[in-house]
Amino acid sequence: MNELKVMGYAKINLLLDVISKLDNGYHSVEMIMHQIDLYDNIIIKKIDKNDIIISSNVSYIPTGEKNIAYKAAKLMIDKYSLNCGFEIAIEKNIPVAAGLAGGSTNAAVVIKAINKICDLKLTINEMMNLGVQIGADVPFCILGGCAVAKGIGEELVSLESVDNIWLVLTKPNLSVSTQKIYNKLDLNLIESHPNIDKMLNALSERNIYKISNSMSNVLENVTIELYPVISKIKSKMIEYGAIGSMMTGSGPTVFGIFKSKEKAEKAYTHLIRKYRQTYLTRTFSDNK
Ligand SMILES: C[C@@](CO)(OP(=O)(O)O)[C@H](O)COP(=O)(O)OP(=O)(O)OC[C@H]1O[C@@H](n2ccc(N)nc2=O)[C@H](O)[C@@H]1O
Ligand SMILES: Nc1ncnc2c1ncn2[C@@H]1O[C@H](COP(=O)(O)OP(=O)(O)O)[C@@H](O)[C@H]1O
Repeated sequence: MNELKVMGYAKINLLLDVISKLDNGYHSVEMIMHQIDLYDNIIIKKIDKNDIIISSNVSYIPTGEKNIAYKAAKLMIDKYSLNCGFEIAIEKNIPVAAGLAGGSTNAAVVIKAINKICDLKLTINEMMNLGVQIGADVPFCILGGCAVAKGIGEELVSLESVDNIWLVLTKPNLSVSTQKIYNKLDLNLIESHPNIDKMLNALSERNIYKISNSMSNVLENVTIELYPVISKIKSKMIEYGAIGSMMTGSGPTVFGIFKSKEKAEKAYTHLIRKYRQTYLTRTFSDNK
């Protein structure tokens, strides 16, 4: 096998708490993340030449060594002294710099695909340990499904996923730097920390009302202060029928949770008129 076609799925954060600032500039966090059915298509081909060639259907992501998929392939080649190279074609559907782990999920599938193509026989845990060297969200993207994440995001415990919750996602036309948002967060100004047990309970009951009620993201106010439009989109989600709505990750994408596909479709129809980057999707797991 020299070539693999794979799908790299995005995530949302159902809960995001920041506990402390670490000496290396990162923060220790507590998060609950869930994969969603929004994905990039990636083709990875082994080539004889010791080179990494990235191509994409969009012009707004880097194609050279700054591409996170490039970094993943380079890490695998160096670590396992692979005597080959890779051509990686990325068809982007996940909005970029959106809080959806669009880059991280590309890195995750590259690590998993190279493991298969080169028959490295790495375990999921071994691949997650490699993934964190590229980005804090890469281990979750390797694991998939639904999980509690601690540490900088790499200490993961899988949860029973709650698939098929209907979602509408809206990304306002602006990009957010994750680093900037974490740096702007003042830990002393966090009014109330998310209740993780409440969310774990809601997920175990698979109760979308309780899940919606337990959603909380301490980065939300930081990003909203810079971009108030996020607050407006949250209100619109509720106005158009969402049970609950929140910003994912460092933003700026807002998701709404809906009782049915029909209700989600209705909200989607309204939101897409004003916000071009609006998506109808649902929670999903690629690890079943
Ligand atoms: C906020 C979250 C929530 O899932 O997601 P996104 O909004 O990026 O999707 C993550 O914590 C983002 O993970 P990821 O985007 O992989 O982060 P990285 O590339 O490793 O780091 C980018 C920058 O974010 C900051 N960072 C990231 C993770 C973390 N636990 N603490 C941090 O302080 C650091 O300043 C780092 O330089
Ligand atoms: N393969 C890739 N896909 C998406 N973004 C990438 C990729 N490689 C590098 N990037 C860069 O990474 C940055 C963060 O993108 P992304 O991972 O989509 O953010 P987020 O984790 O907030 O959703 C962007 O500035 C983008 O240009």
